[in-house]
Amino acid sequence: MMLVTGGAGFIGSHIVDKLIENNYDVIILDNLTTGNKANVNPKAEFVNADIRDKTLDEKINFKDVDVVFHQAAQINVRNSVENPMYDGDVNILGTINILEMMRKYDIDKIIFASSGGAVYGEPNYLPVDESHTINPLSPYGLSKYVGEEYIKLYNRLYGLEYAILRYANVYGERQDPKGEAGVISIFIDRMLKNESPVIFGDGNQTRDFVYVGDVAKANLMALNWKNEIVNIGTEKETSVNELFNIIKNEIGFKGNAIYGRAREGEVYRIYLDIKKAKSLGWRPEVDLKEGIKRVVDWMKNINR
Ligand SMILES: O=c1ccn([C@@H]2O[C@H](COP(=O)(O)OP(=O)(O)O[C@H]3O[C@H](CO)[C@H](O)[C@H](O)[C@H]3O)[C@@H](O)[C@H]2O)c(=O)[nH]1
Repeated sequence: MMLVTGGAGFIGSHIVDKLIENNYDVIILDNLTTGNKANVNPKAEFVNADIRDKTLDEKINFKDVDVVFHQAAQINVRNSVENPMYDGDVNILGTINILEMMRKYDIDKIIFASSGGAVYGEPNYLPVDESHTINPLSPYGLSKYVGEEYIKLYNRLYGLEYAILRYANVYGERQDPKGEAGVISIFIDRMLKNESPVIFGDGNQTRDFVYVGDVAKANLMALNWKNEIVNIGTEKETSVNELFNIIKNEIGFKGNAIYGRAREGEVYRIYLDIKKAKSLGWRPEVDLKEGIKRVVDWMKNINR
């Protein structure tokens, strides 16, 4: 049995779908704060609870769980700067609570969603590989890294097996444009409504945008990765200005972007070295233009 925390969320729900396609039995744990009931695969068992709940084992039969895909988190970099206590509560204490359940019920393995965009901080060199120094610029980057370190500690203390996936900027269908994170879905949503998106800062900041289907695939492959920390990105750098133009062309939007103030706690340039993932057999398959096209089609359909 596979347990996916955050399985009603954006990335988690894609992992659930792929697991079910591959005939695994799945339990979803999600408290629906940012997750959405509509994303819940009907073939999965759904448990509405919080990862910080100390009585989780009264709600989930952990004895049947073999692997935990831990995707539930506070995911917003900018909100973590505004509210570091909440970020730490969910991302650090929530992760410890999941690890404690795993220890108590002797669960073999955790596959953890970490952040390749946020744990390294402003890169010393590009692309950033997994041995780059850790120097987060936000509570979110730090809380993700602390989660990694707890997992490694549980490996040393109790032999818990892990795969830590440091995601680049993940985008795709089901990313909620109403939150503040997920620039691609936010820009598409606005331009489809014929409204100008807001670019924070000068728009020359860059990110590595990786398609959610490719990320879900990496998670399934990680079932065979033993105690590895792996960047999951594309090794391609795209600025927010470039992104605006790609989406503008795809949609045929006639307006311009509005430029707003830069946000604190953000890195300026980043893209990830993915040699390690490739050596483990994974590579991204959907390029940015194709991925954006898919999100545009999806958003047109849900808004109809
Ligand atoms: O309306 C917007 C929203 C975002 N941006 C800019 O677009 C870039 C990307 O912003 P996102 O919110 O899409 O992504 P972040 O890089 O801030 O964070 C995301 O990617 C990270 C990894 O890089 C984390 O893992 C995090 O969980 C995830 O939300 C940033 O420079 C941001 O300033 C805008 O210009 N306008």
